[in-house]
Amino acid sequence: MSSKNTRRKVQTSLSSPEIDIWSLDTNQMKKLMLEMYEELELLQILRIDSSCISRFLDAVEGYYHSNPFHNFRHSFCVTQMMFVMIQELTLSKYFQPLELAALLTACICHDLDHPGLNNTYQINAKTELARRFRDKSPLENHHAEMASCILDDVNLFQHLSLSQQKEIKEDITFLILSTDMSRHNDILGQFVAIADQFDFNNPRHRSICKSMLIKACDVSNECRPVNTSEKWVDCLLEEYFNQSDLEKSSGLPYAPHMDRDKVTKANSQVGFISAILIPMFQSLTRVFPSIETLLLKNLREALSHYETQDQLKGDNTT
Ligand SMILES: Nc1nc2c(ncn2[C@@H]2O[C@H](COP(=O)(O)O)[C@@H](O)[C@H]2O)c(=O)[nH]1
Ligand SMILES: [Zn+2]
Repeated sequence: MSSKNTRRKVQTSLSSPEIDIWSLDTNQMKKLMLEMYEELELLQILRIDSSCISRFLDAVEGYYHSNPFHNFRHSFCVTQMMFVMIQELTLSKYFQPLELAALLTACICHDLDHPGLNNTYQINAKTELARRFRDKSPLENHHAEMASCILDDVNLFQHLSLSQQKEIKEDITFLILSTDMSRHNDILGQFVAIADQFDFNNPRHRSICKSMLIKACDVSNECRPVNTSEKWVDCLLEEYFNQSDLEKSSGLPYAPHMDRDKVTKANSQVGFISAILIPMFQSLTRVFPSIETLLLKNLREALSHYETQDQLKGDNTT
């Protein structure tokens, strides 16, 4: 296929969960991130110049480590899924351009400078990050702080009024902090409590909804076709196993779901999809019914794929 055709194919799939995210190199991912802001007319509306946003994307990319999972491609996937949601759920009908820009920018920045070792490690190993943030979401606080520094450095929102700059920066910090999975039950519970009488005119409802949206995008790999998502599980388990190996050799506690002697791809995904993903995406369908066909369909297929694998494994060992 000619490069022109490939490009057209990528463009048409930018708002689809079916996009082939593994075929993209770093420069293509940055270009597509820029296109998302352009498509939503955010550069024009918020008067962001393209050289400024390119400097922002270069800086962000430079701060992502080459971890197996928490790397720049993960940032791209989370951001692209947010773009899918914005387009397919017509979120611009409900949210202001400033809020859409905060959602996209928070996704891009949400795991900045991630060291590949999670909050539990940071706290148990008494790292500098854990000390600095007194064991409260050390990683997410750090990602948010990094985002704020980069945004100030490149002055991305320089043409907004001071109060708008304050508002968008606070929104980005709030959204990044929402991605701490230790807050999952709390945030999901708040959303479930309001879902059936959801009111877009209520600022609290809007905030909870935005937290849910970024959380959903952050863990949305299994909403993509299985042949795309399966590779992410290998990446995640590689990062988990590296961490638990380090914890074992350092005499620190380690979680069973990260232990190479206990975890398989299938049992990890059956648990995560059924306990976390399906309830979360199902709750979102109460406000956005089209999530059922857009994302839940792939999730259910992934669940049945991993249940079959898990079953076969069980049969082979008995
Ligand atoms: N077992 C699985 N765990 C997953 C998967 N996708 C995400 N996750 C976990 O959630 C957090 C998300 O937060 P992040 O901001 O750190 O990216 C991640 O660290 C994993 O622990 C999955 O498909 N399976
Ligand atoms: Zn993430």
